[in-house]
Amino acid sequence: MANSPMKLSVVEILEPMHEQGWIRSIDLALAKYLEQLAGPDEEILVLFGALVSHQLGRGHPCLDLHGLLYDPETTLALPPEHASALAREDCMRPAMLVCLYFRDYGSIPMRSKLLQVLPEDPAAPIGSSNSPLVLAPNGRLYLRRYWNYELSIKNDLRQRMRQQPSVDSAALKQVLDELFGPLTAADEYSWQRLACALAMRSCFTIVTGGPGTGKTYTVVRLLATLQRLREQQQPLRVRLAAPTGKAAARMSEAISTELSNLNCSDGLKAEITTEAVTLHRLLGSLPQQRGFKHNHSHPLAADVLIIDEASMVDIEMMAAVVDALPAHARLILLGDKDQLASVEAGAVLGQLCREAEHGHYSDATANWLNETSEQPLPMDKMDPQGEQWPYLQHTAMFHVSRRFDPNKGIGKLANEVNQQQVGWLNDWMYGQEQATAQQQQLDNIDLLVVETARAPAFKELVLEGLSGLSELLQQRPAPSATDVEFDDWARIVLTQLGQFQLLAATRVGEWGLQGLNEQVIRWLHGDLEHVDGWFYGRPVMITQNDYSMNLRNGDMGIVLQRRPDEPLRVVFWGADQGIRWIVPSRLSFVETAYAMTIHKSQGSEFAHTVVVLPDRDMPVLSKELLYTGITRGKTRVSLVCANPWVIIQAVKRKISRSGGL
Ligand SMILES: Nc1ncnc2c1ncn2[C@@H]1O[C@H](COP(=O)(O)OP(=O)(O)OP(=O)(O)O)[C@@H](O)[C@H]1O
Repeated sequence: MANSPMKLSVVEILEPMHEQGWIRSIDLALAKYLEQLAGPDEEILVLFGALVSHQLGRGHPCLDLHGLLYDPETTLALPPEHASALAREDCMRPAMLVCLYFRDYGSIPMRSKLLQVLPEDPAAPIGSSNSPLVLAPNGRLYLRRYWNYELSIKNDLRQRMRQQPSVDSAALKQVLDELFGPLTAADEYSWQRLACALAMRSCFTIVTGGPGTGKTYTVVRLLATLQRLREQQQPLRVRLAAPTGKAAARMSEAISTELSNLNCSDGLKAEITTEAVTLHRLLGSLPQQRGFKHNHSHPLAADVLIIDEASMVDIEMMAAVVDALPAHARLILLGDKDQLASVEAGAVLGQLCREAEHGHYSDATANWLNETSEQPLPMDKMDPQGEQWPYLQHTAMFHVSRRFDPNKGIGKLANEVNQQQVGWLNDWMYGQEQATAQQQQLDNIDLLVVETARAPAFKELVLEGLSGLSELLQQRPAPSATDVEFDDWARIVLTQLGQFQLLAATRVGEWGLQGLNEQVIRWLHGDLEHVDGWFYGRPVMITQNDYSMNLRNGDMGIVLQRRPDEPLRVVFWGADQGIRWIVPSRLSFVETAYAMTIHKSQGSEFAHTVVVLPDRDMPVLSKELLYTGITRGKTRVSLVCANPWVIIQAVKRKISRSGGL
C-alpha cells in the first residue's frame, strides 16, 4: 500500500490470506493482474478486485459496499470457519483492512474514491486503469463479466414479460375448467389454476413452492393449456431442462407420471414431451470452452422452455439460457425459492421471487386474471404498489404440500424452520425428556443429541440405515450369472442407495463431510485404509460435470464387482433405467458418499435423510441450509447434533445474497 502506515502493498496483505486458505488462488491472481494495470492512485482497485472475486467464490455476483463498510467480517465471511488461531494473527482482519483504507483516503467516502477511478456509468468503457470492475447503483461492485450477465438477464426477462400474447378468455376458462375442474367457493384461490392462467399473460413465468406442492402437476396442465390454445397448427416445441442430471431424470419421471394421470385426449398427451435434459446438454456444452453451441446467433429450436430446480441455476447459466432462447419463446421457471441457492454465483430464482409469499399483485395483474380466467386474487396478496415488484406479477407461489401434512412430521419441521419459528423448535427439541442422549419422535422426524460423532446411538442409527445396502452387497449373484442378471442386481443396489443418506452441514471436522465418511468407513470396515481407495460397496458421488463420461455433478454410483476375476467397476444409472459399469480409473471427480454435503444433495430425495450439524455455531449454518436438508427426506428425517442450540442458531440465520436482479 503505497501510502499506508504499514508500507505493505495490497498483494502483500492478501498473500498470507491466500497461504492460510482464506482467499482463493484466483482472487490473489486477479489482485496481481490488477496491480500491474492500476495507476499510482488506484491501488484501491487491486483490493476491491480481490474482494469482489472472493465474494464470487462465496456465491455473490457482486460485493455489497454498504455491507463491507458496516460489517466487513460478516460481509466477507472472514476469518473463515476453519481459520486457526495462528492464521488469525498472520492475516489482516477485514475490519482492519477497511479501516486502513478509510484512513488512507481520509474523509473521502469509499464510494466516491471508487468513482474517481471507475466510470460513473456502468455501461461506459473501462476507465483509465482498464479495470474490469463496474460500480453499479446502490453500492454494488461487480466484475464486468458478472455485471453483463445480470444486465442481459434483466433485459431479457423484461422483454419477455412485456410480450402479452392475445388470450381468448372463454377458451382459456373452458380449458382450465376441464383440467382443474370448475372453480368452486372452496377452491376460490386455487393457486395451481391461477399459475396456469398467469402463465398465459406473458412469455415469462415462475412457479415456486416447497416439495410436493404440485409444481409438476401444474406444469403438465400448463403444457396442455398451451398446446390447446396455440395459434399455430404445429404443436409448440417444448423443451424441459434441469441443472443436474439427477434433477433432469426426476423431472422426466414426474412429468411422465403426471401425464399418465391427466384426463385428456391421447392426441394432446402425445404433444407433451416428457424428456428432460440437463441445461448443459440443452445448450450444447463445448469441450474446454465456457460458451455453448446455442446462443443468440444459433438459438434453440423451442417455443417453450421449462426449467425445473431453478433455484440451483446460477447467474452465468441463466445468462446463457436467455441468450440461447428465441425472443418469442416462453420461459417457465419451477423451483423452491426457499432452498439454498446455487453454489456458483447468483441466487437467480431467490432474487426474482423474493417476497413471493406476500403476493404483491398489482391491480393490473388482478384485473387481467379476472377478465381472462375469472380467477380472483385474495385481498391479502394484493399490493397497491405491486408494480414495484415486476417479476412477482408473473409468479405463482404454492403453499400447500400434497405430500406432507403441514401439521405433522417432516412438513411441520420444514415449515417451522423455513419460517424461522424458533419457539416451536425449542418446544420440540427440549419439550419432553431433557436427557443428553435422547431421541424424540414426532411422526416421522426425530432428534438425536449425542456428544460425539462416535457415539453408540449415532452408530446404531447409521448402521441400521445402511443395513439394507450391506445385505444387498452380500447377495451378489453367482459368477455364473448372466450380465443381465448382474444388471438387475445393480439396479436394486442403486435403488437401495436412495433409501438412506447422511447429509453434512459442513465439510471439515468430526461432524463434517470428511469426518462422517471416515467414521462410517471405520464402522463398516474397521480401518481407514479404505478412505481414499476404491473398495467394494463404496458409494460415490460425481463432483463435477464430466462430459466425456456423460456424468453430471451430483450423479450417485456405487462400486460393485460382477465376478471375482473381473475388476471393480462403478455402477451408475444410464438412460431409460439402464446400468452403466465404469472402470474407476476413468472417473476424475468423485467423492465417497456415505455422507454428502447438504449443498450437493439439492435436487435429490432420500427415503430416510439424516441431517448432521456441527458441535458449534458457524456462519455457514442457516435456515436455508437446514430447510434444504430436511426437505430431502421422503419418509423420515433425523436431525443429529451435539447441541440443539446450534440448530436454533442456524434457524435464526437467513442467507442474503447480493445481486441486482
Ligand atoms: N390439485 C391436485 N389434485 C390432486 N393431486 C394433486 C394436486 N396437486 C398435486 N397433486 C399430487 O400431489 C403430489 C405432489 O405433486 P407434485 O409432484 O406436482 O409436486 P412438486 O411441487 O412438483 O414436488 P417436488 O418439488 O418434490 O418435485 C403428486 O402426486 C400430485 O399428483
